[in-house]
Amino acid sequence: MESFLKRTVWIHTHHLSKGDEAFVAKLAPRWRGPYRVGSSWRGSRGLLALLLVVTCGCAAATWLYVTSLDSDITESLARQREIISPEPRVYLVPCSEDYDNYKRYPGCTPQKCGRAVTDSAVTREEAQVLRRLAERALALAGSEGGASILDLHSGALSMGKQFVNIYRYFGDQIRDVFTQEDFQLYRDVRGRIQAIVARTFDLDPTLLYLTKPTFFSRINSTAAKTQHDEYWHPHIDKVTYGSFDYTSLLYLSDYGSDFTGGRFVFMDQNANRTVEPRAGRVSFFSSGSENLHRVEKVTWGTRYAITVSFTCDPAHAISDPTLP
Ligand SMILES: O=C(O)CCC(=O)C(=O)O
Ligand SMILES: [Fe+2]
Repeated sequence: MESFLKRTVWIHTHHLSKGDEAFVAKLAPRWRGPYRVGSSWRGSRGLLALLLVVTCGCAAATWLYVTSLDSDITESLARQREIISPEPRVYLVPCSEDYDNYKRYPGCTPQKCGRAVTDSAVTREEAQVLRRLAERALALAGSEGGASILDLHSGALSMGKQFVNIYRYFGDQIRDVFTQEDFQLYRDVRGRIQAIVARTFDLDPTLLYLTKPTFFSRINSTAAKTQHDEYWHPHIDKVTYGSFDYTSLLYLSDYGSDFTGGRFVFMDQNANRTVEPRAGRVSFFSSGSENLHRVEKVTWGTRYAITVSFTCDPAHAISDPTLP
């Protein structure tokens, strides 16, 4: 009895008197049962440990499976934290047949297609100056929904559910918002982007022209009020805008710290390939269906960018904006 008690209920009974021990010994097995931790504990402990190992193993296997599946469908072409410099990171894809439906311009019409990203064409300081310009102009109006635009070429500025012409609407007051230096920077940056697009896709830079729409965008997580606010739909720029042959995007804010969501996504058949916006980052690509894309919905914060578009068709060329 003594040894039985010692083995089974020692923890609970080592303070028991002889009489108590006898009482415990007389307990019906069902009541004694729970006290028999000592003898069955070793067995249950083993079982528990086994269960734990199996559970952890299953969880790890599931996690590995899900992440491997995920990386199959989404991969990053450029993370916000990396600096792609001095050469652009180029990712070539075969050209679609879209360009066959348009007049061909040798030395410009895409023969080499794909995407590229560079952080060395525009500095972060320049991006900040351009972002402030966009902030000032869009503070004058802006869309009721989550996506506003400012087009310095046509003067279009989102206001409520529609657009106004910033130059007409604000007249001379616009000179309090923009300076000659702002416009000079915009032209400089556009020229640098054009040169890098031409170099990357083996084009004659003089045969590539700026086209419309070329505009600033400001996106936040406010719900869309009109179709103009629905920036997230997958699209092909050549189909949407016709004149585009090369699209470039200059980002003016940082994914992850200025906003969340809002990554650019190339929607390839076998994978989604994202570009994470970074202030000063230029992402550019041939505009046909080889580059079907979308922008993820912005979930928090404000995302600023400039869409700078190029055409090979001189009839669709536009000139740089000037301060009236
Ligand atoms: O802002 C972006 O990242 C992309 C915008 C876009 O797809 C477009 O302007 O056509
Ligand atoms: Fe687009």
